Amino acid sequence: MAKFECTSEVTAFLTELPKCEHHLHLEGTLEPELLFPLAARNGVELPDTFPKNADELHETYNNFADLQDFLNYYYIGCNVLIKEDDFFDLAWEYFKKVSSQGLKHAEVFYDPQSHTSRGISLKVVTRGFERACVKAQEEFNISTKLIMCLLRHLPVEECLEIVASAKPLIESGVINGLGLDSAERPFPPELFVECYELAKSYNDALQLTAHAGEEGGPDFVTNSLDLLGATRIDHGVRSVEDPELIKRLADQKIMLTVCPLSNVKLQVVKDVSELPLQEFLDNNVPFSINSDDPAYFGGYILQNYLELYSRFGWSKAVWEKIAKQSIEGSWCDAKRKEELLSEVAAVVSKYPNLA
Ligand SMILES: Nc1ncnc2[nH]cnc12
Ligand SMILES: [Zn+2]
Repeated sequence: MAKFECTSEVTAFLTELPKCEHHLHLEGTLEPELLFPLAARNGVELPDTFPKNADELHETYNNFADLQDFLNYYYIGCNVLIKEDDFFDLAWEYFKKVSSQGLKHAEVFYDPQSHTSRGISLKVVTRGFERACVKAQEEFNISTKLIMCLLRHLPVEECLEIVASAKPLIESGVINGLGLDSAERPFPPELFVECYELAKSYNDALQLTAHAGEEGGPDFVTNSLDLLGATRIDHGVRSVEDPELIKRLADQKIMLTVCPLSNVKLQVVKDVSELPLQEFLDNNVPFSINSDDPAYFGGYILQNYLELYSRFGWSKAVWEKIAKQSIEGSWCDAKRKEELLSEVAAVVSKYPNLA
């Protein structure tokens, strides 16, 4: 259903356009080609019904019925990650891939409870991911922030425990943000108020976000803002159902971290063209474009940009606006934002003939 052709000039422009990714689950970058070798390396037995090789697994990933169907595979995938080097290797593979896609700044999620529940320490997981982040800065000049997410399908007491055990990592600024993910609908944001308050009490600079408005309605978005103190929202596409909320997001510059390919693969929309992104642009609701779980959804960040171009055919000026708002909505400091904004200006002026 592509309406607009991604010419070589458009592709070059969108590749070079400086990008910030704010909605990327590191565990969601586990490609089948790494999953099977890690399972073998660590002696992890996969369920009998699990696909037997990378090709079969890719095929399975083409047919998710919904978020829960995907999550069932995602959590099985997590089981092959055991050692600090596994976490490092996983994240490093991601940074290597996106370093050639114009990615400049990444605020990445991870799910500590999907590992600590298997006896792997929070320190091992975090250290592996942190090492990859440091290397991404050194080798690719990609700046990063680490965001730990709470699994909302687990009991709140367990979520409080993982927050408490993360205290030193939050205090020291190794963990920069707190998020909330997993099955959305039966687990509304109000259940997690105490978790967010506790985490924030460890470090006032901790940034807060939450998945909302992917499966859940606009009230999930509103309650994440009002009750959890989130300053941005992951997904949030169903905000469009509430005109007052749309006005609030625009007035308060609350960014939505949208994930086009994910929304198609998890049947939130049938096609990328159904996403309310033009409404967001017209109403000045800031959003960034992200890949969510790219190994599962068939594309990394650039593919998401190209997919949107092919459906919406936005002009260079619109892409400039999107690039700028995704920098403004980032949690990096003012100096880094200035650097990134001037990189955007340089790329925009490099393509004078692009409409
Ligand atoms: N898209 C998504 N929604 C909720 N939880 C997730 N965990 C990993 N990806 C997720
Ligand atoms: Zn997500």
